[in-house]
Amino acid sequence: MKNIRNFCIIAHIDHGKSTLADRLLEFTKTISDRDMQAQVLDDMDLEREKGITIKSHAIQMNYTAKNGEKYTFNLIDTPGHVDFSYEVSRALAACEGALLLVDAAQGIQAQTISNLYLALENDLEIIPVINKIDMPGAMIEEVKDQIIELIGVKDEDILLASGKTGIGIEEILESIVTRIPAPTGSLDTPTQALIFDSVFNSFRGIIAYFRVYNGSIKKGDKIKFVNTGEEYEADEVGILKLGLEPRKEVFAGDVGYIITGIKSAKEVKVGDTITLASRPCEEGIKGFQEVKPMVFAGIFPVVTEDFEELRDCMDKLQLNDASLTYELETSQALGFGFRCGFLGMLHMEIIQERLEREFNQTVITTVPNVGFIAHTTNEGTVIVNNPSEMPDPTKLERIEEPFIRAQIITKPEYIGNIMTLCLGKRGILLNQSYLTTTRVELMFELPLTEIVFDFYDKLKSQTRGYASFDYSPIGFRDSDIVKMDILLNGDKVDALSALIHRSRAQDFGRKLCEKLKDLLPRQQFLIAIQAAVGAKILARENISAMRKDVTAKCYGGDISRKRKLLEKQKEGKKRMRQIGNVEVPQEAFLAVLKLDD
Ligand SMILES: Nc1nc2c(ncn2[C@@H]2O[C@H](COP(=O)(O)OP(=O)(O)OP(=O)(O)O)[C@@H](O)[C@H]2O)c(=O)[nH]1
Repeated sequence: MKNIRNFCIIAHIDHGKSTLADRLLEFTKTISDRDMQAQVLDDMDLEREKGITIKSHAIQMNYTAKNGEKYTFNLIDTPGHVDFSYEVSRALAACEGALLLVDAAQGIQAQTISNLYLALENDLEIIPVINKIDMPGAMIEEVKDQIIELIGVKDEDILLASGKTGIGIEEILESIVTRIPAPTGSLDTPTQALIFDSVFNSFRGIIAYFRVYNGSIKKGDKIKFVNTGEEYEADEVGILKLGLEPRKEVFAGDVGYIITGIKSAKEVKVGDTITLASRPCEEGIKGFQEVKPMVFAGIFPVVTEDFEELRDCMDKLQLNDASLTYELETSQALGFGFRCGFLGMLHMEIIQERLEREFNQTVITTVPNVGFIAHTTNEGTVIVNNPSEMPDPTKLERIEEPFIRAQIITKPEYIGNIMTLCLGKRGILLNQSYLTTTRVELMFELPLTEIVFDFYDKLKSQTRGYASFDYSPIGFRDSDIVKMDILLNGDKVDALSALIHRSRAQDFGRKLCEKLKDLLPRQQFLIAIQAAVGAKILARENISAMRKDVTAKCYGGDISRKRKLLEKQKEGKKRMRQIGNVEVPQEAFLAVLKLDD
């Protein structure tokens, strides 16, 4: 155990984590040049395209240090986005140390700090590394000052590196040996292994990744999950190299995997503890949480007949993504579909894309909302994850909405814009502090629902991209939330309803009607778009009637152009839904996300 080092790399998004990880793998010859594929650790297509690490993975390296001893390193990769911060925290709990990577040109950003806090909570030894020092814009001294101020390390403890050119890689490996402690734990104590991630394999079922704290797990052992209480047999255990490497037994200090024949990700909870059924540990490793969805939206097939197929795909998708929840939803406008719960907006986007790419589904996603808690006079407490579940206002005692603590790091010149943005979103400023003369940290309390709608885009445009943002939930508070309905020619379109704070309803309704006016195609009759809370109409727009003939512009001449146009129109139809007699395109369902100020 004394020659094992378990560590992870924490960084703000795009600060070069995957590139640096590749260099470490290359240097330790964990992968041959021939196998060297850019960013081995990001093995999902989507991850590569979106350029972000979604799921954490682990890989073992062997390193012979300058002191002549051989070491086993387990590098645990962590996701970089706030939606997945619980997974980050569990991955960190499996380590003794962390490389804190900071981009030399960008300096410390919001996730640098939030990940650092998570690492400190888990008592990790932090090795600060300034990365990308090859960049022309590298501000090494300034970033050093930021780091010293943030964690109180000495100048000489900060390493300089470039994942691109390979500078500093050996020094990092040596520091892992000398600065990160070896795992503690004992072989004689009852087995405790922390599950920090799981993946779904269509042949083998769920593969759970764990870190053994005490005891050991052998192939064939009867194991037990402490928090769910379920028992299974260990069909296979092993360690993680470039692929899975089976072993007869894995021991305290090791990072490994287990296959038990479980077919659904739901049964294996990240954060749970594995022990032996024959000699169970007294309690699980602390920090276990049930992950709760934060954002809800409906997903409907574009063609109603495709519902059963969509159900099949949702089932399959959930097998490998336990954080996705869904239940049946019926909408008057869209028919049968699913009310889905996501960890955040990015997670929602990922699920929608996976449905389309991996499962070949064309779906309509409806207005996302957060979950509210309603206290009623007749039904007690009701969870409202869907505008249709909003109790009748006459039965509503009070309603609570979720709040977050937001941390924004920016340049001083953008403080004004950010204040205007956050206060306009019902935010409360908690604190403002200068990290350095050119970098300021703002803390706000904000309603989560205001973040769901277009907050990131606004923040980006208000700061020209010079702001980083992170948040954590802080619980529910009383609030005046109302349901706003959209009517098309007098008919309520349930799939366009939104839950919103009363003070914002008027303005929101007006903008939404304007936006819908742009998005709905003209038809051969007048379309009235109205926004209403209860019986009260807040806004109205009209789309005047038009005879629609897309080929009219072609002057009867060019036939191929005409065909192209018709085909284009057909394409456009793909994501349209007929509601009453009005055609509504997909963009209209998500119009609330793109309202201008
Ligand atoms: N010049 C320079 N560019 C680098 C270096 N390391 C990474 N990059 C570039 O920075 C970008 C982000 O690098 P990644 O390694 O994907 O960043 P990451 O931190 O893994 O990103 P996430 O997984 O999304 O958190 C890529 O375009 C890299 O080519 C470096 O040392 N020098």
